[in-house]
Amino acid sequence: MKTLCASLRINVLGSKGVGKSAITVRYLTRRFIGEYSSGLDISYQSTFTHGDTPIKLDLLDVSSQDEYQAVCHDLYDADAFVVVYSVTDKGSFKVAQKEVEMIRSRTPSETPILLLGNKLDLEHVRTVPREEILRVKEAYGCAHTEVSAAECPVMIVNGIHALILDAVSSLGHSGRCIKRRRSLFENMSRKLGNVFRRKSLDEAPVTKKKTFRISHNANRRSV
Ligand SMILES: Nc1nc2c(ncn2[C@@H]2O[C@H](COP(=O)(O)OP(=O)(O)OP(=O)(O)O)[C@@H](O)[C@H]2O)c(=O)[nH]1
Repeated sequence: MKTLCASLRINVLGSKGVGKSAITVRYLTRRFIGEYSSGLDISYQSTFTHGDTPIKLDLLDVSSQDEYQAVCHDLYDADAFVVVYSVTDKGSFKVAQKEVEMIRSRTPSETPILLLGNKLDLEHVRTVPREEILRVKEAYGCAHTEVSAAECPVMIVNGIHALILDAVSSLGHSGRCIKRRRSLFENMSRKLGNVFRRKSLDEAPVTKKKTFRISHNANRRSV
């Protein structure tokens, strides 16, 4: 067995309710058939081989608007990004566009981005105009596809697989591929752990503590 020497981070971003979790879990269950683990219900790990090289995959599924963002400095620290919007929600596309802008301003220019429209089964109630999508796609150099996590997981697997190949190739070129990075789970656990410790000190006299929603069930949400 070869030593694990490369790691790839993919962050799945977008506003709440667009189907990020559905997409992430559909992708993992189809692609890795159960061979993945979930530390928090937003952080997933698995491995795959590319040529001869085993690659450790870290996937972070995090809403750009939720409470994790406050503790997650890694939002834009990834090798590739999936930015999700819903074809039925114009607001989610505006958020996606902002995310793409942020990624382009904070990461190397060759960082692969997949702009992913979800809920294509609801095409008949589409509100995001195709011309607008094309404009963003061309302006920021993203790959683009539209899928239905509910009805056609194969399209998700194909889209993310192409993104991963792109990411592996740009990692290879930039020579970062041999770096063993701390996994997202390790990072997130550490950061959430710090927050909990800080919170429990701050809130010691209060009986009812505010907690983050953490579950160990990767298939928590269904479509
Ligand atoms: N019609 C339809 N509904 C979908 C699809 N994908 C997800 N949904 C539904 O959209 C809702 C939100 O899905 P989630 O996967 O929880 O979305 P999310 O982006 O992870 O949301 P947050 O956890 O709030 O950030 C759920 O009710 C899903 O069942 C899809 O392809 N088609």
